Amino acid sequence: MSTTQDKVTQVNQLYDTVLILDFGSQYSHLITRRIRELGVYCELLPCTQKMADLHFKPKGIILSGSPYSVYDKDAPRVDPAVFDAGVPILGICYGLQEMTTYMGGSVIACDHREYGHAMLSVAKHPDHPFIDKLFEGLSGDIQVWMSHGDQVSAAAPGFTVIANTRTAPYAAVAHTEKPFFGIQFHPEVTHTVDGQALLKNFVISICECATSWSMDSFVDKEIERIRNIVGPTGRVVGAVSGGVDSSVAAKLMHEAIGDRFHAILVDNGVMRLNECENVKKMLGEKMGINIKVSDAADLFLGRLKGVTDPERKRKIIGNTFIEVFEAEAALIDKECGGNIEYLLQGTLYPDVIESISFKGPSATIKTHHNVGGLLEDMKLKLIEPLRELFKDEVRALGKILGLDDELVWRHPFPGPGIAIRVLGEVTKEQVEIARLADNIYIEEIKKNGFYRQISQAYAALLPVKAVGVMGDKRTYEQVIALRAVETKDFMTADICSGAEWFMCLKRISSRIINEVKGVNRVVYDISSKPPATIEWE
Ligand SMILES: Nc1ncnc2c1ncn2[C@@H]1O[C@H](COP(=O)(O)OP(=O)(O)OP(=O)(O)O)[C@@H](O)[C@H]1O
Ligand SMILES: O=c1[nH]c(=O)c2[nH+]cn([C@@H]3O[C@H](COP(=O)(O)O)[C@@H](O)[C@H]3O)c2[nH]1
Ligand SMILES: NC(=O)CC[C@H](N)C(=O)O
Ligand SMILES: [Mg+2]
Repeated sequence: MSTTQDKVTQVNQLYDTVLILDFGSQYSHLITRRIRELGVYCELLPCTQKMADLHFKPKGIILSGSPYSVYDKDAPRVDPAVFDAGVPILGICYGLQEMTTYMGGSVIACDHREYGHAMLSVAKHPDHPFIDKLFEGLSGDIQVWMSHGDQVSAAAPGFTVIANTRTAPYAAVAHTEKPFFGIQFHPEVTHTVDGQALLKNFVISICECATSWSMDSFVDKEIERIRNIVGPTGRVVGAVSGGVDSSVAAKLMHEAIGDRFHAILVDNGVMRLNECENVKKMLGEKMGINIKVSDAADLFLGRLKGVTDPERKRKIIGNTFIEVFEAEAALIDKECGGNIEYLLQGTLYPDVIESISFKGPSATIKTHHNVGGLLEDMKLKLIEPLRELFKDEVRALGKILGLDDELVWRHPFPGPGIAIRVLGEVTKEQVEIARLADNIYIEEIKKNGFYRQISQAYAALLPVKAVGVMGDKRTYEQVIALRAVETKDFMTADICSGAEWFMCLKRISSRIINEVKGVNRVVYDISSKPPATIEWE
C-alpha cells in the first residue's frame, strides 16, 4: 500500500541512514536498536529489497544473520547491486557467509555448532590502516558471542583476515581495496562485550554517519513533514485512548496543524476510574487538543451482555469501537464541510517490523491495528508519525513535547480495557468492582514509588466466590487477582517480587478488602509469561 508519505520527504532522506537488510535472524531488530542508540538513524528492510527500488541512498549497509545456511536450496540471496552501491558493507554471521559466497570464497558446515562465548584475537594491518578501523580502540583478546553452525573455509579474493578465534580462522575479514567487512560473531547482543564499540566504529568512523538522530531534531523535522503532507487546509481525525502512543502522536499532530486535528476518545464503559474525564482534561484543557469524548458505554455493555468467551468479548469491542469511531468521524467531517482527508494512527516501528517478513512483503502481513478496518470504507489516508520509532523513543519524544511525566510513563492499557479483566460476564456492577480495586492498587503503587519500575500492573476480578470473616460475620464474596510484571517488550515477562513489594501488596490487599464492596480476598498472580500471558483473557 502506498501512503501519502511517498509524496513527501521521508525520514531516511533527512538523516544519514544505515540500511540493515534482514535475512531473518532473531537479532536483526537489535542491530537497529544499537545503531539508533549511537544517534544514527537506520532502517531494517527485508533482504528481498532491491537497491534499484530504494528511495534513499544509505551511508552504509549491514547484512544480518539468518537461520538459513548459504548452501540451502532456498537460502535468501543478497541483491548483487548492494556491492555496487559504493558504500561500506558489514556482514554479520550469515551476512559474512553470504558476502563470502557471492564474492567467490567458500563456506562449509562446522564439525560442531558454536553457540556462546569465544575469545577473539585481532590482527593489525599497518599497510591497510582503513581495515583496522573496525577494531579501532579494541585491543588484546575480545570476548565475543557466536551462534553458528557454518563458517568461512576460504576467504573471497581480495579479502584478508582481521581477527580469528581458536576454532574460526575467518572470524572477521575485510577487503583490502573496498570498504567491505564481515564478522562471524554478533556485535548486537550484549554478550559481545565491545559490540557497541565495534558498531560505532563501523557506522561513524567507516560509514562517516553524522550522529544527528535524536528526538530533539526529530520533532521539528516531523512537524514540518506533517504540514507538507496535510497541506494548508487538510484535516485529520484520530482515535486517542490516553495511552502514551496515541497521546504523543496527537500532540505532534496538534503542534503541526492545531485545531485542524480532531481527536476522538471512545468511552466504551470499560475504561478505568475517571479515565475519560482525566484524558479529556489532560489532552483537551492542558494540551489544547481538539478532543471529543463519545459516550458509548451503554452500547458496549449492552452488546457484551451474556458474553463470557474472551475472544468474543474482544471482537465485539473491536467492531463496536470501529462503528462508533466511524460515526463520530463522519459527524466531524460533516461539520467541517467534508474536509477530512487523513486518519492519524500511533503505529510504532515494532509493529512495522513484525509486519514485514525477511522473505519479502508478500510472505506475512499482520493486521496489527484495531482501527485498520476503517480504511476501506472511509477512504481516509493514513498518517503515522511514530512509524519509525521504538517505544522508548516515543517516550523521549513525549518528554520533549512537554507531556506530563504521568502520561509519558503510563503503563500500557489494552483497548478492550476492563472487559478482559472481569473474567466471565461483563456487567456494570462487575466492572465497577474491578475498577475500584484497580484504582486503589495503582494509587498505592504510585504512592510507594513502585510505578516506574513496574512495566504493567492491574487488578482483575475473578468469577468465583470465597468464604471470609469480617466483623465476626461470615462473608461469601468475590476474589481480586493483582498482576504486576516487569518486561522490556511485553513478549516475555517476569512477575515483580521482593520483600518491600510484598509488604506493599499486603497493605493493598487490606485496603481493597476494606474499601471495595463485594471482595473478601486478594491473590497475587505469580505466573510469568510464557506460559501465562500478561492479561488474564
Ligand atoms: N477508548 C479508546 N478511544 C479511542 N481510541 C482508542 C481507545 N482505545 C484504544 N484506542 C486506539 O487504539 C490504539 C491502540 O491502543 P494501544 O493501547 O495499543 O495504544 P495506546 O493506548 O496509544 O498506548 P499504550 O500502548 O501505551 O496503551 C490507540 O493508539 C488508539 O488509537
Ligand atoms: O491495545 C491492546 N489491545 C488488545 O486487545 C490487547 N491485548 C493485550 N494487550 C496488551 O498487550 C501486552 C501483552 O499482553 P498479553 O501478554 O496478555 O498478550 C500487554 O501490555 C497487554 O495489556 C492489548 N493491547
Ligand atoms: N546466526 C547466523 O547468522 C547463522 C548463520 C548460519 N545459519 C550458520 O549456522 O552459520
Ligand atoms: Mg492503550
